[in-house]
Amino acid sequence: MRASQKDFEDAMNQVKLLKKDPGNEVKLKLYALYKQATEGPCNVPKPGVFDLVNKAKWDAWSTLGNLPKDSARQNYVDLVSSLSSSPEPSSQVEPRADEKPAGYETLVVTSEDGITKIMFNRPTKKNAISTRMYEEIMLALKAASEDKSALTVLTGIGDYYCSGNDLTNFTDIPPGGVEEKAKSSHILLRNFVQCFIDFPKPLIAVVNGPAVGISVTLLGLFDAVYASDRATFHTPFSALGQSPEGCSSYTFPKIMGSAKATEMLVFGKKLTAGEACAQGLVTEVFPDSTFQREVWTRLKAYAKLPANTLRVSKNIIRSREREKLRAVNAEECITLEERWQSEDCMNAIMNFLSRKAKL
Ligand SMILES: CCCCC/C=C/C(=O)SCCNC(=O)CCNC(=O)[C@H](O)C(C)(C)COP(=O)(O)OP(=O)(O)OC[C@H]1O[C@@H](n2cnc3c(N)ncnc32)[C@H](O)[C@@H]1OP(=O)(O)O
Repeated sequence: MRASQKDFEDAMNQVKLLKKDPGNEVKLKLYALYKQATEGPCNVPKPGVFDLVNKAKWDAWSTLGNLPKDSARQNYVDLVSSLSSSPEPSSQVEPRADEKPAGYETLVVTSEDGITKIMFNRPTKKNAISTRMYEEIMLALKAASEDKSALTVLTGIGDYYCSGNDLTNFTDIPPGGVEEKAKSSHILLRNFVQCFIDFPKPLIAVVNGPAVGISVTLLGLFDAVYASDRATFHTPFSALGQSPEGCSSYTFPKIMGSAKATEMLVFGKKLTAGEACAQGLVTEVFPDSTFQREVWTRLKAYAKLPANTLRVSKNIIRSREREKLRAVNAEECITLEERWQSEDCMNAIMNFLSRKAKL
């Protein structure tokens, strides 16, 4: 039986009572179905490329094409009902007794076999790191640092490991203008990188596909990096009018020597997984066909080692460098705050957005 007008109105009221924010993608879907059910197909003019919120709403509504009003109403009611019956709509994994309920919008976090796995979960955006995702990664790392697991792993859902900073973060300009945005981004970045510098247990990257920007630079702060042979490593900072972060201005020359670090960080040379391994950034490369099986078998074995001892040994290695890394992080963020206000950077962001909008 088709949903009635009353079912539709009840569902609209239920949305207001949801205990958890269902996340932007679901909210856009709800918006689109509501508009389709009440007004029919989208025939209003497309908002401008920099009017990001209204453009996203318009895109979501238009993708419904000629879906009949009563089907849209039914889909809306079904979607709301699935949200109301699911206590953790954004988490794909049942939390175990020793986990705090996560409720992340941009991550999936699991904890089993002594391993806390933090998975980037924006596959349609190649796991680009939105402002919310920076915040959630910091929260997830804090929780992982306090839980009982021996190891913490970061990996990506979908075909990418991570495409770096979400370049649309720069379009959300506050009333204080670009200067205020650059200042707040400086603070966000410094705090974010600090979480990696200070993380107290072995931190492993399972690089399942291409990695870009900050997701590459941070690898210098991990304790081991396992990569699929499909992965690539790219830091196109100069093309973006930006400068190295994630302590890479210090860790990369130390890991691979200054000439190789310059090729990556200054000239933006993209490395294959094999090249990144030869240069010491990656611990080991596996064929993509056996990557997941081989890596998780190995990590499960490592996670059986005594967790406290792993912490102690990691700490003694990191303690030699911690103060230096903090100072490098602070300096890189000061330089970036200035870069973000430069013409080179603004032009690069505009170019990305224009390409995205196919202008
Ligand atoms: C506040 C702290 C700042 C920290 C400083 C950090 C700096 C960095 O990380 S610099 C590196 C920034 N990243 C990039 O420059 C990558 C930009 N993206 C790309 O070049 C490409 O999207 C790609 C090579 C990653 C993938 O290309 P392709 O396979 O052709 O896929 P699409 O381009 O169609 O991507 C699908 C979808 O995802 C969106 N997207 C991908 N990456 C980003 C990103 N970094 N920021 C924002 N959006 C991204 C892309 O725009 C597509 O979106 P739709 O058009 O809406 O489908």
